[in-house]
Amino acid sequence: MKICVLPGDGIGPEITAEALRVLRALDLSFETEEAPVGGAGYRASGHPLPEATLKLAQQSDAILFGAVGDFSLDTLPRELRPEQAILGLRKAFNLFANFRPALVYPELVHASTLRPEVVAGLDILIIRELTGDIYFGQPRGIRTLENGVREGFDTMRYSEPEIQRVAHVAFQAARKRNKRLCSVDKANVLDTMQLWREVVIAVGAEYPDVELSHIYVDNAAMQLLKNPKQFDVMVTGNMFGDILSDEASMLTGSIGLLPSASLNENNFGLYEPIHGSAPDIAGKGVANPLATILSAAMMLRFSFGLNDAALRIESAVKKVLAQGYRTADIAEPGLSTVGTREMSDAVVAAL
Ligand SMILES: NC(=O)c1ccc[n+]([C@@H]2O[C@H](COP(=O)([O-])OP(=O)(O)OC[C@H]3O[C@@H](n4cnc5c(N)ncnc54)[C@H](O)[C@@H]3O)[C@@H](O)[C@H]2O)c1
Ligand SMILES: CC(C)[C@H](C(=O)O)[C@@H](O)C(=O)O
Ligand SMILES: [Mg+2]
Repeated sequence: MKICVLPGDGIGPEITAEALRVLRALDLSFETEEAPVGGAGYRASGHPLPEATLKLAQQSDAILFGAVGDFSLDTLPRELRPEQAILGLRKAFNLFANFRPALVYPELVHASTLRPEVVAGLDILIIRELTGDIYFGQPRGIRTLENGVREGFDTMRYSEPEIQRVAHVAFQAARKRNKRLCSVDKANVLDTMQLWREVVIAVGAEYPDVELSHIYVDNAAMQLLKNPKQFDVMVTGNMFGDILSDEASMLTGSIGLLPSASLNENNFGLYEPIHGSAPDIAGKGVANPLATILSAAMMLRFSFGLNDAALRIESAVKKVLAQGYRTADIAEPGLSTVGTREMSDAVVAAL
């Protein structure tokens, strides 16, 4: 097993180092190699996704990714900004299926901003399409019109096969869970989303055992706060999935808890927390490492078929939460907190 480790920027290096420590505590045999990406890639070799980094990823069996983003590089042209690294990797490996599970741990019910009875026992899975939509649609740009007015424009687009393949992934995931799938779109306004709904319904004919429902994204955002337990598996496009998964993270208590897996048709995967480089807390040793540790567990499960090892990590995380370890983002007011390192130490000890 060769794991390509891409720490990135901000808290990225802090949290990937801890996830690696947890992986090493499992006594598995794997090889890791690290490379710069994002702002670190730009500083090292003038590009957010340096050629050598991409090559290393191509020669590996899976990618463990921290986060990219560096506000001091925001004035660079888009192609050179740190975020292009993660977008470039998703595109280069065709990682169209993004799994973003959101679980409410019993011990963290009170860390949620919602009432305990609204979130207790919540277990939802957002499947976000990751290589299409307004993120990649052409044409795009900033242009000056004849009257001298500048305008920015992006194109939302999805082809039928792109919708079909993510719909299949979502129906299959729903089949393994509670056989309920909710497709989130904006079919009332956008042609792209009208096609989305039509195609999801057509694919659904192959999964008569899965109950399919549809919801507009604005209502979905509201329902996630009103009654999130009505959902089980949700499938949606790239942009809506980005926003709804950040929202869903707060049902669980913190964005520092949510892992993700981004997979292609051959089950090659990139694993990363859903959060970003968190420049406001970078270098302070206070970031919650659990999202990255849980992403490593997803890597063991999806890329290496090591379900037992993945479960061991997930149980260790549950145990440390039950033992009362809290980073600042999930702490209740007035109670003591631990830093990034101590939280990971506790996970390693629990293992
Ligand atoms: N996949 C990625 O690499 C990725 C994802 C999202 C954002 N970004 C980038 O990250 C940079 C910062 O973006 P942002 O501030 O909008 O979002 P962010 O997710 O980095 O941070 C949002 C808030 O959540 C907090 N937070 C995030 N992760 C945390 C953790 N593990 N523990 C505790 N608190 C945590 C941060 O301190 C901040 O207050 C930007 O450059 C953005 O483009 C990258
Ligand atoms: C950094 C950015 C490109 C990325 C996205 O929008 O997909 C991030 O927000 C995420 O959720 O992984
Ligand atoms: Mg996001």
